[in-house]
Amino acid sequence: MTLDRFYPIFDDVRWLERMAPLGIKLVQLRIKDQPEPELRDQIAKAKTICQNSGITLIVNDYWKLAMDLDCDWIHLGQEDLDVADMAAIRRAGLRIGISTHDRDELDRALGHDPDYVALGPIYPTKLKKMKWHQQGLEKLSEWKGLIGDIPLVAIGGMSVERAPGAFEAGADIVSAVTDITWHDSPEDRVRAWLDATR
Ligand SMILES: Cc1ncc(COP(=O)(O)OP(=O)(O)O)c(N)n1
Ligand SMILES: Cc1nc(C(=O)O)sc1CCOP(=O)(O)O
Ligand SMILES: [Mg+2]
Repeated sequence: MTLDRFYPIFDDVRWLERMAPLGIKLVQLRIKDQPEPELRDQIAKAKTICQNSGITLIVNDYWKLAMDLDCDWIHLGQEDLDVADMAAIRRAGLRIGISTHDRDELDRALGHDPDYVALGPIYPTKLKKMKWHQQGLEKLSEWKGLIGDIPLVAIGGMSVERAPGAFEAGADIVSAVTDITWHDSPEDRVRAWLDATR
């Protein structure tokens, strides 16, 4: 299965309700700080929307809920890997994307046979505080050389204008949050992303 080259990330299913009709084909639901019933409700709604629109849904962090709700994909960071039951996740048939930021993290990720590897932040990100300032495009090329055919996701400070450089450097997929959600017209921005990546 080939993942779409445009990978928007939203923090609430209401974003997905708005953006699904525009034609996105891949999305991550990255909800933070919500009680479990709310998480469960949002993931279930996202699953229905994605099924009806032919969108691949990737659930961030909540691997148990993703398993319970029979989702297909999860995204895990290094701290998530510390607590995730990888054997159970694989038994459930879930596909997995893993975040990486340095060589040790990449080696650890590759040990889990990931379905994609994310490298970030490629550019400075305003979304969250991170110990890495910016990795740069050269590191994307280095990562692509190391992971070969495993899809490589570029994340962190990505924009429509920066996407071509990331693809040229070796990314297969480009992911973005604030370039869309903080834009004056998020719908227009998603349309621009779709034009730039199709
Ligand atoms: C595509 C993608 N790449 C990286 C991340 C970050 O995951 P993580 O390090 O676990 O941090 P949180 O997003 O959970 O704060 C991601 N979510 N998606
Ligand atoms: C959630 C996340 N993870 C990152 C990583 O490097 O692992 S960067 C990032 C934030 C992405 O948001 P924006 O597109 O607004 O910069
Ligand atoms: Mg996480």
